[in-house]
Order: sequence, then C-alpha cells, then structure tokens
Amino acid sequence: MTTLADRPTTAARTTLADVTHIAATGDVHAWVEAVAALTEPADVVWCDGSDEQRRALVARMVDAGTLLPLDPALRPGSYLARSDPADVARVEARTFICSRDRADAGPTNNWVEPDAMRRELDTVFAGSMRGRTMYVVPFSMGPVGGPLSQLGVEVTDSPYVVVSMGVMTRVSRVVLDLVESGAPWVPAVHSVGAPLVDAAGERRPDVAWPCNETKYVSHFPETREIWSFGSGYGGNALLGKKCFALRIASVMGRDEGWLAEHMLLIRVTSPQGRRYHLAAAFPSACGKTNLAMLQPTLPGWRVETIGDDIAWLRPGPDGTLRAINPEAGFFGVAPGTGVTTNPAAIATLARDTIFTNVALTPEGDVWWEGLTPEPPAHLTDWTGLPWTPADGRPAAHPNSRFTVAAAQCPTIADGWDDPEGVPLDAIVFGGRRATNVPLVAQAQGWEHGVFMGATISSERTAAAEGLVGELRRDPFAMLPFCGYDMADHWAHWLRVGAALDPDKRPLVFGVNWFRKDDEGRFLWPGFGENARVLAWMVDQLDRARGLRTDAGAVVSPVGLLPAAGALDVDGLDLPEGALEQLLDVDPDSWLREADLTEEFFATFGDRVPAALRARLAHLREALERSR
Ligand SMILES: Nc1nc2c(ncn2[C@@H]2O[C@H](COP(=O)(O)OP(=O)(O)OP(=O)(O)O)[C@@H](O)[C@H]2O)c(=O)[nH]1
Ligand SMILES: O=C([O-])CC(=O)C(=O)O
Ligand SMILES: [Mn+2]
Repeated sequence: MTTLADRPTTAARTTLADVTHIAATGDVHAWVEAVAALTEPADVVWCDGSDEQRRALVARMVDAGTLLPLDPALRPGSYLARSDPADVARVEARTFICSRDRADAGPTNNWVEPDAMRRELDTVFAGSMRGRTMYVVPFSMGPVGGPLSQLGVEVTDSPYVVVSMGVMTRVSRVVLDLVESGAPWVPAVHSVGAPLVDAAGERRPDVAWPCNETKYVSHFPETREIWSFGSGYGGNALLGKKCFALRIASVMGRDEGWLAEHMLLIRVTSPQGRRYHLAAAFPSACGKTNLAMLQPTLPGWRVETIGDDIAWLRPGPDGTLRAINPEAGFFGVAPGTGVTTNPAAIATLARDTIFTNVALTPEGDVWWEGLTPEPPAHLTDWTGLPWTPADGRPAAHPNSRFTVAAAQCPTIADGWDDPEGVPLDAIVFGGRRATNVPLVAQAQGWEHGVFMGATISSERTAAAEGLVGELRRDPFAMLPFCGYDMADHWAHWLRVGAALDPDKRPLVFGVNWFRKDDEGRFLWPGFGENARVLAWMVDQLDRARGLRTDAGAVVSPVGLLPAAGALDVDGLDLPEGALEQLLDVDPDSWLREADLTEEFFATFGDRVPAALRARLAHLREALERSR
C-alpha cells in the first residue's frame, strides 16, 4: 500500500498524480487535503446530508441567482435552475475511459492512456477551485451498508451538485463513518472549472451557472477514480450516477460477477394477485421513467416503481437474479411528461423538486412542452427570454430535467429500497425505432436474450450532445455508459446467466414503442397502454411456469411474437392494420439489419462471444427461410 511518505517529493506542488497515490491509501481525510492542495479552494465543507445544510446551500444558491424559487403556493419547496446554454447534456465526445490497456476500453469508448490523462487533467484542475468552497459529499449507492451497495465520496465546488446528490444518492454521516473505518469507497472529483480568483490573485465576479468550455468526464477503471471538469449538468457532474453507478460499477461487476445496467425496475401485479419483477433497458430519453411509473389502462393490473434509470443485478444464493436501484431519486426528462402520459410523475413533482432548463410561467410555476395540451400565452423560456407560442422555438430545453426524491412518487413500491433487492422475472430491451423492430418479441433463451441486448439500435435523443434522430447502435442501452469493452460485457452477461438456476433465469423480451406509419405517426399509443405488452409478458412467464396452457406466441425469425388474440387490444382504438404493422417482421429489411449487426460485431474483433455470432447466423438462416 502506498502512503503519504511515498509521494514524489520532486513536485513543487501537489499534482493530480499525488492525489491518485493518496486515494489508493483509502485515507479520506488525506485525500480531501490533497484535492484541496491541487485545486486551492477558499474553504472546505464536509456534508452530512442534513436538512440544515441543504437549506443553507439552497439559500446561498438563491442569493447567487443559481436557483429561482417557484411560487410556494403552487410548487412548495421547488426551484428552477437555468444552466449555461452550452451546458445542457452529457458530453460523450469528452467522456474518457482511461484503462491501462487500450483494448480494455473497447472500440466504443474514448481512450487516453491513464498517465497522459492525469497530466492533462492536472493542468485544468490545478487551482480550479480558487475562491470557491469545496464540498465533500460522502454518499452510498444503494441502501447504506446493504450487501449490493457501494460507497463513494464526491468533492465538488458546485452547491447545485451537492443538493442534487442529496436527492439522487444517500448522503450521510454514517457513510463517512464507514469510509473512515476502512470500507472501500470510490473517489470522485468534480469542478465546474471556473475559479473566482486567477493565478495572479485577481478576483472575478461569479455567474449563476459557472462552467468551462473545456470539459472532461474521465474514468480510471483500475484505480476506480472519477475526475469530472467543466460541466455542472447532471449526467456529467452528479458523479454517483452515470460515472460511478454505470461506468465504474460495470467494471466492478465484471471483476466481481455482477452487472451494472441502464435499467428501470418495476413490480407488476396481475389481477390474480401474482407479483413479477421486471428490469428494462432503453437508451437515454427512450421511456424508462415513463414505464417505471406506468399506470395501467388494463383493469386489475398494477405497476409499482422501484427505479427509473439504473439497476445493479447480482446472482443470489437461491439462483435468482437479484436487483436493486442504487439511486434514491429521479433525474428525469421533463418534456413529454403530462397528466395524460405520466400522471405519477406529475404527482411526484408537486413539491420539493429542482427543475433545470424548463420554462417559467408568469405565476411563478414551471412549464414544458407536453405538460399541458396547450402552451400558456406567455412564458419565460429556459434561457430567461420572454416567450410566446408564436415564437416557434421550444420554451423548455428538449433535455430539461427534474430532480426529485424517489420516496415522493405515489407509485413507489413497498420495499423498493430493500437492501437485498428483488428477484427478477423478466428483462426487457428496447429502443426508439420508427421502422422494422416489432412492438414486442420474446427471446428464445438467455443467449438469444443477450443477442437482443447486444443489437439494440435507437434514434439519438437530446440527452447527449449530437444529432437528434440519427440511428445508432446502443447495445444494452449502455453505449455511453459501459466502462470496459462492450463485447466483453456481452461475454459477462453470458457468464452471469450461466451462474443462475436455469429454472429461475429471467425471460428476455425486446420492445419498441416508437414504430411509425407512413405519415410519421406513432402506430402504438404507448404510455399507460404499454401495460398491455407487460400483461403479455407476464402471461408468457405464467406459461413458462406451467400456470397457463393456452398458446401465447408464434415463432418468428426474430423471436416469439404474440399469437393472434394473445395481446389484449380490447377497447384500443388502433387504426386499421396497425397491429399487423406493429408486429410485422420484414425479412429483407431484417437481412439488412443483420448485415449492419455483422459490421458492428466486426468492430470488436474476436472479443464477440461465439454464442452471439452463432445467434446472428441463426437469425440469417431463419430470415432466408421466411422470405
Ligand atoms: N410515443 C411514446 N413516447 C414515449 C413513451 N414513453 C416515453 N416516451 C417519451 O420519451 C421521452 C423520454 O422518456 P423517459 O421515460 O423520460 O426516458 P428515460 O429512458 O427515462 O431517459 P433518461 O433519463 O435519459 O435515461 C419523453 O418525452 C416521453 O414522453 C411511449 O410509450 N410512447
Ligand atoms: O445522465 C443524465 O444526464 C440523464 C440520463 O439518465 C441519461 O442521459 O441517460
Ligand atoms: Mn439514463
């Protein structure tokens, strides 16, 4: 083990590499001291997650103009934050996996050699907190001390990050006690990169949303470190979320036999009172929060929320796959969230919510596209400018978000935060596809399920910088979030499946809520009506367990599709032929998809598991036969 005494003595100041050395000792106080020596904040504040601290920080942010209080009569305890207009989404081009061996990062991640990245980061972090307060945030992902949980400590110079971390994770003195008594923890350093005092000692005024044009979201899988610079936006700055709970945790999971996934978690209860637990992976802004809070249109069915974005899955001693939601809050997409689409989210947001980049009403409440069918006549848009519907531009940013405690959700499941997790019955993969991909299909076994996850493709959304609508491969909805080689991740999924009791292995399904007709209209009503698809999945589970004997599915080249009449569409006002179109599998277009899959697989060389190559060959044969 390295100690303070091993630090290189040649450096005139504490370097970022020194901080890494000290992090490796596990001594949180020495590490905080070293980060402070590197970044030179005016003062250091240790956070304990208390309401008192939260209130003081909020007051400070209201004074600074970072948070605008909403009218307490309309939206108690709630605030609007307007980010810098150039700091509104995850920066995938500036996200790095700095593994020692380039091949471990795989072809889908940006890679920089760790020492080279440390030198680069050293130049931007040196003095980056001058004039600011550095906050130390000890947090737990998952219930504190739980068998599937993990600890982290984030230092940040952003009070917005501190308050948001207090909602999204479990921040407490108990976590610090655990860290101090030797429990492993992930060191995470965040700076907005906007010092208030320059190297010459000159002061400059603060702004409401400080950030830097230069951004880094860097991960060091071997030392389990996170270094994020220049952005205050959630996905880049709340380091417990994507950086830890997905990128670093996926590497921990690979090494320790579990999985960190971009998945929602729900409990479905059938009219017979039977309970099922489902996890579903959809790419960013493709419907996880909405499915997690779904209010079924089918009588007698119930869906309860366990998580809306991240799930950690681990084979249990009983042979089931157990899952927890490592988060404590929701950082959800605002646009499209309305009483008709997601009433549970609307109820969740009634109070104690931080809204970022939504529009402001003259009454001091929030608004976004889709909150109400008609926009108000006058608003202040997300940039702070006056807005009327005639302006033609969106009033809220397409990636505007809400930050709110999970416990506030009216559909939150009993025991949603059980440290032991829930046993999974089914896993669902989905994407946003206007064509080709059927509404629902069931995988024929685990290997086929892994193939379905590995071949998710989806149209890009506003959740990350880039061209919205462009089709891209997003395997396991983890393209921007897997901390190691994606093909190794598929191999790991096959291994985890093999560790489960074959009779208790979850069934796997693929879904697509977003198929469109020739006029560009959604063929499927989605939202609450997605309960019909869940009901078919649950029926298939019952059939697999011998609880039902009727035929539920027909074989197609891409998997099992609902048999005629098995998908309940009673009372749905579907246009003529829509159901056929929704379940159509066109062999020619699918053979083209298969070519694209082959091209995609080729980018991973020989790391693609043989079982997945075999599955692709099988798909091709089945498509040729069905032509
Ligand atoms: N047409 C249609 N749109 C949907 C459906 N479910 C969600 N959406 C829309 O998709 C957008 C994003 O949905 P979310 O549920 O917030 O996405 P998410 O997967 O949780 O996203 P991240 O938080 O970015 O990981 C919103 O504008 C929703 O209104 C659906 O069933 N049909
Ligand atoms: O991390 C974020 O910024 C929000 C999110 O869930 C995603 O982009 O998938
Ligand atoms: Mn997400």
